Amino acid sequence: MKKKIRVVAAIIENDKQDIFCALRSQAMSLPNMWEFPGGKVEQDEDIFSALQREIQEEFNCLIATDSVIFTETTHDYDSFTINLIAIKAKLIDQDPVLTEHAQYVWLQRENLLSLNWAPADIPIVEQLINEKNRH
Ligand SMILES: Nc1nc2c([nH]c(=O)n2[C@H]2C[C@H](O)[C@@H](COP(=O)(O)OP(=O)(O)OP(=O)(O)O)O2)c(=O)[nH]1
Repeated sequence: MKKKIRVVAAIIENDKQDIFCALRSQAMSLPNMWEFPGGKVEQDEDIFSALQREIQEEFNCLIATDSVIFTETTHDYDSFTINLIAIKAKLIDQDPVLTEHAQYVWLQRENLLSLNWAPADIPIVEQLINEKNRH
């Protein structure tokens, strides 16, 4: 059976309703693909603490997370299956600093599909775009 991993990802939105998108570097798995930053949930760790820890490690900044899951998807890659849990968040104070990723951009929802997203993220991107259309 394929390995199953549980990953949390932050949908960070600023005051202009731009969404934070991060580009995985050459050195990372799924290189040169865009993602909502985050990482694997460790054993005995809750998803919200895992997300705060990952953003601190990857961008040197603190986030405040929603207390509910925005959406959750499962995707089959060739070598593993991912359970991807997306949670909305806001930056607290500091600007993000790149420590692992190649780049980041803030994009309006309608421009999100211009990026080359990790395949598991596509349903999340679509849900974000549809969410905006409802208002
Ligand atoms: N963080 C994140 N990972 C994603 C997303 N979409 C997606 O397919 N992935 C994949 C890429 C990786 O294979 C895996 C997450 O692993 P990672 O390498 O970022 O997490 P980590 O920091 O805990 O990993 P590691 O240090 O143990 O290698 O999930 C996403 O939106 N955010």
